[in-house]
Amino acid sequence: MNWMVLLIFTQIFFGAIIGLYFWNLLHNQHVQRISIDKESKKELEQLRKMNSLSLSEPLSERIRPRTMEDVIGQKDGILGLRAALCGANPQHVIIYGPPGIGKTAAARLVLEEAKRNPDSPFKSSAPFVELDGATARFDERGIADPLIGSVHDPIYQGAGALGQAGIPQPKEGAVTHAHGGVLFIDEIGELHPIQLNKLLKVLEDRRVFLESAYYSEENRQIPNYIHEIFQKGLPADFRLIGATTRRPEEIPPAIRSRCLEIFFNELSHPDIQLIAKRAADKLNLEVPQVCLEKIAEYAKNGREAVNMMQIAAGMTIAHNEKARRIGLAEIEWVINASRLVPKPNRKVQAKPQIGLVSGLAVYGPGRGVLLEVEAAAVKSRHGGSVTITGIAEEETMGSSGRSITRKSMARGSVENVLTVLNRMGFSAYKYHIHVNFPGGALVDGPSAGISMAVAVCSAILRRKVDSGIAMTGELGLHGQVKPVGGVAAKVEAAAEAGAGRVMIPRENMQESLKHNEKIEVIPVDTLREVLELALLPEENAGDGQESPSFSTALLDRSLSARSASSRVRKDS
Ligand SMILES: Nc1ncnc2c1ncn2[C@@H]1O[C@H](COP(=O)(O)OP(=O)(O)OP(=O)(O)O)[C@@H](O)[C@H]1O
Repeated sequence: MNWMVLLIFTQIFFGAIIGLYFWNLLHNQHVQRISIDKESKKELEQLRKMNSLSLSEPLSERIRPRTMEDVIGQKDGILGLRAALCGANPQHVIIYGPPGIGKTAAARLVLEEAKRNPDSPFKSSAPFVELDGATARFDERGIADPLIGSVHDPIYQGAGALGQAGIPQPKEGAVTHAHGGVLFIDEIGELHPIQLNKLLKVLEDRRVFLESAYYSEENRQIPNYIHEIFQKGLPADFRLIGATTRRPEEIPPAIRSRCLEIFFNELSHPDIQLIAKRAADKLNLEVPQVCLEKIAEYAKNGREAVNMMQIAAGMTIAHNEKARRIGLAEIEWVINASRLVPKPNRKVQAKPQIGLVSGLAVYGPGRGVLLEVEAAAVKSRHGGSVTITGIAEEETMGSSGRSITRKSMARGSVENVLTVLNRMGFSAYKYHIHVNFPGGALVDGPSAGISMAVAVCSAILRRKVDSGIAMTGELGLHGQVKPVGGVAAKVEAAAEAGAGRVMIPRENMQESLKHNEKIEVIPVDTLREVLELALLPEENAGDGQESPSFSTALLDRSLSARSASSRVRKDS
């Protein structure tokens, strides 16, 4: 009997303990729930409060281009974007150009424009997904990849019910979100090389395949949609628009070869003035032309012009709330307060000079610039020498992850030029020749060939160079002018620098250059033609170490010798 009582007592005791345990568990859960609800209510209230508060829209947003026509100074770039994306067969695109010149603005608008074409495969609901290549850094463990997508493996904390059941969960990335539309990757050149390679695979397959060590085809617990994703991939059929401030050669060739490459120009002074004027109009402020010119002198791009105008407007209103006109004093205050330096605005020389030539170069992603070449020549009884100054011999581009080093070939090009001049009878080897590139830019070398030759000839002959003519072209050992890159940008730069004529290699001549209204484009084949056009007649010569008659005779002799030999070659 006693043992029965003991058994019942033990059962009641353990029953009470288990009951207490579960009661405690439920109680804790209840308390936890209440505190989570309380916390959530507090945070939600805070979030609503924050959402209801907003400052005025930044001016840069207010004047953000709303249509393609609002994008200023990028006629060719816009044309290229439209051709690539607004037709029946849209293509991937990379837009090159310096910061703040409208690349993002144009990219954001082009899809809307494409949708208006009834033949376009983009539906009205086609998404535009934007990703910043500089912040979407590569995660080696693949836990989170905002670009390609990732798999949440069940080992990770918080993997939820599926995770607890040992099921890997695929998470879509930007490539899938952009399915059927456009994926815009700003600063695409900053993506990790592995990300770029993965992106290439997606462009190829138009699907994205995810992997997980936790996935098994045999696992019947895994839902069907996850089986389908692992076996057939996620859809990722989109058109890519990449924008970068890097040069084309810094972007992997594999991605470049799949994209149409479009170049946006640095904005000209009138373009920047127009952007600044629009900004002032948005603020309902008058702005005199002199202020716009000042802004254009300092602002390197559209964004800087808008920012300068915004600060100047703030200053104006701070001084006098009713003021409706921005003055030069405010613009100058912005320039001084922001420690801005004026942009180099290289112009051709006003007067012809001996040994000074307006060459042309390209820097950055396709921006042409005037490149002055200076030469001096002093005759020596004991044999000549060559000195080259002002060149950056080597330039490293890109970040430590992916950098390339370019070496200047200027030194070799000068040797080339001297060989040609010696062959033409200029006896360059008898002179101490000094070639200088003021400004210390990286001079590729070959494309400055004819500029260097003209500068050295001018220095030897003491004949002035026509200051209204700019030139670009590689010089062959036999005096032929060979084609070079970036000619359109160089012609543009020559016109901007105030040159009336520009000489380019005949092989670079294009139909569009023939009809350039701003500058006369002259195609040339030989150094002889170049010298005839660039060196001014004798009466303009300065006082020189060689007598004018000597120099004229020498040039004429060498030119006629060249033409005679070329005639012989042609005849034979
Ligand atoms: N060509 C332009 N036409 C009109 N507005 C421009 C132009 N370029 C820049 N802006 C102004 O500057 C702002 C920034 O331009 P945007 O973001 O398009 O430049 P971006 O070339 O993409 O620069 P980043 O490489 O730094 O992203 C725009 O919102 C606009 O107000």
